[in-house]
Amino acid sequence: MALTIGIIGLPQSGKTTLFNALTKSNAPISGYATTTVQANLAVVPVPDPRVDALAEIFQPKKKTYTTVEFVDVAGMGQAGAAGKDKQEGLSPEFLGHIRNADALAIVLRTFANENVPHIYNTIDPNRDLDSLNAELALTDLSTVERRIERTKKAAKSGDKKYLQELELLQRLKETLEDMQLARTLEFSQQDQAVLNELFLLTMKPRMYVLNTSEDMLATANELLEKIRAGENVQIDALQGEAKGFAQIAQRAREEGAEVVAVSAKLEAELNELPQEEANEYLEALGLPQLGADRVIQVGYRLLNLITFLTAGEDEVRAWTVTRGAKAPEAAGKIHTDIEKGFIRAEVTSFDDFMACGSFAAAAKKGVQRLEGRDYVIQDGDIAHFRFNKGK
Ligand SMILES: Nc1ncnc2c1ncn2[C@@H]1O[C@H](COP(=O)(O)OP(=O)(O)OP(=O)(O)O)[C@@H](O)[C@H]1O
Ligand SMILES: [Mg+2]
Repeated sequence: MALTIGIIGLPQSGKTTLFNALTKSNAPISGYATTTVQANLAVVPVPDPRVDALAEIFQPKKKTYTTVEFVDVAGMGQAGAAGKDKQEGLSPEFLGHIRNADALAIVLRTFANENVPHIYNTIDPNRDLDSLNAELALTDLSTVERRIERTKKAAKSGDKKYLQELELLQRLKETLEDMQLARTLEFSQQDQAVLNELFLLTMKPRMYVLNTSEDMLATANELLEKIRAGENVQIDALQGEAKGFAQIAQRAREEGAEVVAVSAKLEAELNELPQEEANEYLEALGLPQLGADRVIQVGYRLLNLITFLTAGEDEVRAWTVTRGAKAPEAAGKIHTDIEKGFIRAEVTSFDDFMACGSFAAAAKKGVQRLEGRDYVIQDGDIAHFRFNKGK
């Protein structure tokens, strides 16, 4: 089962265009809010240069990447735009899709396009993010308030567990009332159990996707890189789209969130071209990699997953495990029999393998390790499992 990343944002910020760029599909878009009524869902492969490099060496019959699922939903801010009472938070259909997402990709429009109206009339991603956060916080607030009612009743018995829960809920309530994200708080392990039941939207790991004008993508990448590296950027001296990039990058840095720039329209269009032509076009724009691929890779990282690899002449394949998983659990991803009969794992890190060029050379050089049941799988491990078939 693939984990899911929910694509959210204001109406007409380019969510469906991004979805199409990510999934190389063709969901309908338009310049009218709101085009997306039914959610679009797709499972997409996670680009992984390690799989490509191993496939060059092994020339396998098959090459398999890990996957993530993206879900594209209607624009937020509808309640406000339709003149309804905004205090309610988000609609139930919308919530149904987004509550179950494991992480959020928040699309922020920076692109200029006079054919596409903006619900607030001007381009200002920083304001848009405040507005989205407020809507998410309000939705969480009503979840927390409902839970407080329930817990108060239960706490009457004097049970310590419920008193502690109430304390947590109060803390959440205050934070959300200030329009702050629940994820800015610190939680104990006990809190975690309650949080797991609440599915708060402002707890979800998040990335910001700046949807840029075509000719501003290179500028965006440069600025994001500088701010990520902690260089001093005079944000107030910047103008137009560039200012928006820097503001969001700065926020992301402070929050420990991820940020990626993509020109969704351009990339959705590039998908229509043959690979080679698309690559030439990217090169001409001075772009090393598709923004959509970065969105997928960063999204995968948000999910706290790591990748281990198996390599041979039949197949080179990337597999997903949660961070901290031990060798038998990883083996179980391949087949439950391999987990049941687990004996040992032969493990070579991707970098060591590439330095040696073959398993034989890796073994000779002593970088191929034999690991037991307690070994914690590392990202980029190339593993071969020995197991007892009879068990
Ligand atoms: N980077 C961009 N540059 C210029 N125009 C863009 C860009 N990205 C998207 N657009 C245009 O913006 C319009 C809205 O895009 P899209 O339908 O993807 O938005 P949406 O967020 O899914 O909207 P909705 O909330 O209505 O579902 C489309 O006309 C699309 O071509
Ligand atoms: Mg849409």
